[in-house]
Amino acid sequence: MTSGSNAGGNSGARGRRMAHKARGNRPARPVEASAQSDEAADIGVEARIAAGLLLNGALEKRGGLDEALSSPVVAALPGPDRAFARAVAMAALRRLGEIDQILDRRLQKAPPAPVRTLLRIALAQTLVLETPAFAAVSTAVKLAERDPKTRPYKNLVNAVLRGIDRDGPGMTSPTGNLPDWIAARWRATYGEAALLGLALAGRDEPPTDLSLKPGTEPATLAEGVEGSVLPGGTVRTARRGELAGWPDYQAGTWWVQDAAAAVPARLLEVSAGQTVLDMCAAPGGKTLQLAAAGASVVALDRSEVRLRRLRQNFERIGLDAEVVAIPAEDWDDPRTFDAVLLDAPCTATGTYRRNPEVLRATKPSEVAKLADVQHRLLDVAAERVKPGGRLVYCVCSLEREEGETQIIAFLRRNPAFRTVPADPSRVGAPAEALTPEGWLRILPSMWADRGGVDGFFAARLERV
Ligand SMILES: C[S@@+](CC[C@H](N)C(=O)[O-])C[C@H]1O[C@@H](n2cnc3c(N)ncnc32)[C@H](O)[C@@H]1O
Repeated sequence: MTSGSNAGGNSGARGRRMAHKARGNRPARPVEASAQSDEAADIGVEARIAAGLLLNGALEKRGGLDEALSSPVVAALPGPDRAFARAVAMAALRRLGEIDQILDRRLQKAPPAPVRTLLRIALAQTLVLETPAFAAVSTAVKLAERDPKTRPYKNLVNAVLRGIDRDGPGMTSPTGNLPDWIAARWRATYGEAALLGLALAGRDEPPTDLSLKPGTEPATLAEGVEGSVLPGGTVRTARRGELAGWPDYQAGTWWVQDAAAAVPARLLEVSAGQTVLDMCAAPGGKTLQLAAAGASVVALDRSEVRLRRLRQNFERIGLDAEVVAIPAEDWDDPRTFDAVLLDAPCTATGTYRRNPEVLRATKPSEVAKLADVQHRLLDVAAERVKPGGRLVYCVCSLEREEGETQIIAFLRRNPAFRTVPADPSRVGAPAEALTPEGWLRILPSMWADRGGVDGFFAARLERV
């Protein structure tokens, strides 16, 4: 399907603005001749090199972005330059398909990979981050000059980028931003129209969502961060930058958690004094919700490193939980619980708004591999539920094998359990997320007018 790169919601308006700018609202200027452009370019050359490293790291493998972030070239940059490099790489990842469509129309044959990287980085700046074209082009040409592999292509880089600036980017298809195998899967699962919505949901950096400790007034915090209150009480803001400088950060009255990620713990409906097992707890966003509701929480996770973040979060927020670093299946403890939350390890394909690298990092074979792990953990979770107790299973994946299919198979294996249908309005989920079975299938394209949500599947079960 082909549609304007400008289609859809806020991102569309922004895209239109950028495309218009790129077409040259202002008089054409000799790109390399301006003193101003030279200065801008000098400041940013190292940051742009870092952006290329981050982009390629993310495209290479799972964890590649983190590896590149801690590489000497990136780590040595001053904080603002590192943040800029990251923002450029993220913008390029979010719109990679569209950027390549624009480039491929200009290129008679595929350029060497380092040249394509330069071009991708430059377009991410001009088309997404609104960097003036003269600065982005000038830096790209300087970068091309620095490396013997790209030097022969210096004039090509200049001509391609100036041509796009002069003529505009042209029409692009946002679904091209999704890897082919993901697009094919989501088309088969959710349909063609939904696929476009899913692609549009990933084009721009999402807002930041905050979950609140009970006793904190959402409207007051929303005013402090110039945000709004979503159904369910999550505060949403377009604010960026160091969280430590945000209102009441030190007071520990809120933590960052996507609005959809806050739904599963609400679905568990725990009350003060109840015992709860959070089986895959780190870094602890949902554990905080459960503890904040007054429950007595045991938090398990196999990763000690991730649990360190959970402990830091609990300290800042001033809450308490029993924390055990162990694979849940090895936990040799006789206790059963009023409620169990299984936020299972998954492909995380629903989180591509915030982590665009996830779609590139996930390989098709991982879906089946993780489905096996989820199957096993669900059976372990079931054994921990008291008679009459509740079990919420959730994953931030859009793959049916990790969501609906797991619960269908689990209910067949465990006749002692049944679904307790969710009420989206009680748990702050979009109404259209409710499935005929009473589960929640939250898609990133939902609440598009509010800035979208992460993709989640959640089901509430009860041991009868
Ligand atoms: C989706 S994340 C959990 C996110 C967390 N619930 C939150 O809201 O912040 C999945 C977690 O499962 C953990 N994990 C994976 N296999 C596990 C196992 N067998 N037992 C316990 N934890 C496991 C991972 O270390 C990871 O932290």
